[in-house]
Amino acid sequence: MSVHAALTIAGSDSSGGAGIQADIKTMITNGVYAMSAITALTAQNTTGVRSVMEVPPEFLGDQLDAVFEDIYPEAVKIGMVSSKELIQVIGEKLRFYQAKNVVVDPVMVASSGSSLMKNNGAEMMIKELFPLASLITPNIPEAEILSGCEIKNKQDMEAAAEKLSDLGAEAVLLKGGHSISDADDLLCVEGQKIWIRGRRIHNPNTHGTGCTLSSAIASNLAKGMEMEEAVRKAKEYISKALEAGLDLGKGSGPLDHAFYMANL
Ligand SMILES: Nc1ncnc2c1ncn2[C@@H]1O[C@H](COP(=O)(O)OP(=O)(O)O)[C@@H](O)[C@H]1O
Ligand SMILES: Cc1ncc(COP(=O)(O)OP(=O)(O)O)c(N)n1
Repeated sequence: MSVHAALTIAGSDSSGGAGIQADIKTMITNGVYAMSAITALTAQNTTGVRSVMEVPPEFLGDQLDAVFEDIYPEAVKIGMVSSKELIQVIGEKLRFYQAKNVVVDPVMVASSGSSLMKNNGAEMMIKELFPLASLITPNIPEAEILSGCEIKNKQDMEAAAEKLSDLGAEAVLLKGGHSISDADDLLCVEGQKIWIRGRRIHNPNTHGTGCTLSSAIASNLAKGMEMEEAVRKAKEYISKALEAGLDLGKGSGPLDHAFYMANL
């Protein structure tokens, strides 16, 4: 049996709903072997982020060397990277190891409102990581910052996605979770704009949706899917994990990655 491996480079979420923990759960349930390089520890739960402790950049570099020199990942997902120095190390290492299928989720602010990226991080991310990316997956507030466009409707999403397509990544997925209507995401790939439709699910527990979606896409790319199929399958996964209706914690709770077990 062939085993496909994927790597997540992201922050740890002590409550297990987002970050490294969400990524690993997603990769396992999507059938790939999961590895991690941790950029920061966060003390957070479903109500918010209390504090953040970044790892030293050299140590992030050591983690990446240890992974790439031994089990070469077929896809890499990048999530929370809070400082320019950490972004720089990731850029250097991914170029050195010629990483493939790189999915960059440009995490800036948690849904609870806490900042997860320091000043100028966005500029550095555009310069260092977007040119290495097979896909970037901003949500609407992140896309507004990165494109400079205000997004109020689907036409605005299309205009912003066009601008984001010029920032160096091979493809862009502008996520519609923060829109007021349906949860439709817009994929721009190979000069095409493809709407990935999604019914809005009335579940207030959406902690970690972005992490989960990007990890599911990375898993699908690791398994050899083309970009559109990888995104469509990941969208199905996130919809099922939301529909399962897990309700944990006092705030916006985590998704149910064990939904498929209900039918076993
Ligand atoms: N209430 C919802 N119903 C259905 N899909 C949702 C809902 N909220 C988010 N999503 C989906 O989850 C994924 C992550 O989107 P989003 O919440 O915008 O990202 P982030 O977590 O980075 O803010 C997208 O595919 C989005 O359409
Ligand atoms: C450690 C860590 N990384 C990322 C996030 C943000 O997660 P995201 O999937 O974008 O979802 P929300 O929690 O913002 O809905 C995080 N909170 N912590």
